Amino acid sequence: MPLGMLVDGKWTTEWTEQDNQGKFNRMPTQFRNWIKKDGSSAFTVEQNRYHLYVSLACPWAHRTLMMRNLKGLKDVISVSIVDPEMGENGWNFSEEPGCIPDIVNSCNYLRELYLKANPQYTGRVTVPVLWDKPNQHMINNESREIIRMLDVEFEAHSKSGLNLYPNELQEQIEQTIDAIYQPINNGVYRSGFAASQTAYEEAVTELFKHLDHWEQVLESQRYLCGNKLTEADVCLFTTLFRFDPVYHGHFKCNLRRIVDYPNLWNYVKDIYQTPGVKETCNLDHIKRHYYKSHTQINPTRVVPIGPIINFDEPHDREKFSQ
Ligand SMILES: N[C@@H](CCC(=O)N[C@@H](CS)C(=O)NCC(=O)O)C(=O)O
Repeated sequence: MPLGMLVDGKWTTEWTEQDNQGKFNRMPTQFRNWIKKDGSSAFTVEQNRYHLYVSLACPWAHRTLMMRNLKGLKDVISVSIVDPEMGENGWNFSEEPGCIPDIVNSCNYLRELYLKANPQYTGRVTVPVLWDKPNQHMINNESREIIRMLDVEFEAHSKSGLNLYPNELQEQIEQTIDAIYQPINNGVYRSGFAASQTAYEEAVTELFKHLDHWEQVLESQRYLCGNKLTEADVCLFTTLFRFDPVYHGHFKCNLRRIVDYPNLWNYVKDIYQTPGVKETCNLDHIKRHYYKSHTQINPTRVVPIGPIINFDEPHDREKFSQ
C-alpha cells in the first residue's frame, strides 16, 4: 500500500494494514481528549477556540462536518478542508475548489499538525481532527467521539437546538453505532482493502447481510432508532452516501446498490435533504479521492463518470410521524 504513516515522528510508506490472511485491520485512534461543558476537563466549551480539520471525501470526517451543520455550530467551530487527492505524502492543504487551507497552523501537510501535537507520533495521519487553537493541542481524532462532543457538550451554542442523543434513546444509539461499525462503516473498507479472496468474500457477505437487516428495520420507522434523527443516522448516512458512487465499484461491494433497496434509498435521500446536510456532500471530492488515491486498487487513477444518481429526488419517508 503506498499510503504513508508516521513512525517515531518520521514519515514512512513501508507499512501495511493487512494481516497475513489478507484481512484489513484498522489501527486504533490515539487522541482521545474530551471537551466538557461541566468544567470537568481542561477543555472547556468556548466559541472560536476549536478548529476542525476534515476531508469532504472521508466518511468519518463527513460525520463531524454534518454534525457541525445540523447543530448550527458554523460560527462556533472553524474548519479546514484538505485536498481530496491523497498521495505518498498523505493529506495536504490546497486552494483547489472546495478546499480550505490551514488558516490556523499554516501547515502544508496534515502530518505537520500531528507532529505539532506530538513530535514522536507513531500512527496514521487521519482526518477528522479537532484542534485546540490557543493551546496548540490535538483534542481528538475519532469521529464518533467528536460528533458526541459537538452534539452534547456544545448544546448551549447550538443554533438549531437539535438533539441527536436524546436521553430516552441513548442506549439504543450506542448499540446501533456499534452494530453498524464493523459490518458496514468499516465493512466497505474491509471489502475494498482485502488482499485475499476469502477476506473479501467474508467482508462483502457480512456487509450485505447487515444492509438487508436495516432495510427491514426501515420498513416500519423513519430512522435507525425510531422516528427521530440521531447520531446513529449520521454514522450510517456518510457511508451510504458514498456507496453507489464509490464502494459498489471501487471497493467491489457489488451484490446490490443502495438504489436497489427501496427503504435504504429513500432513507438516504431523506437525510440528504435534511437542512444543512446537502452542503456537506461533495461527490467530486469523494470520487476523486478514492479512485485517485488508492492506486493499489485503481492503478490507472481513472475516475468513472457515473453512476447517474439524484439525491434530490422525492422520498417517501414523511409517511412516518415524528
Ligand atoms: N477512526 C477514525 C478513522 C479516520 C480515517 O480512517 N480517516 C481516513 C480517511 S477516510 C484517513 O484520514 N486516512 C489517511 C491514512 O490512513 O493515511 C475516525 O473514525 O475518525
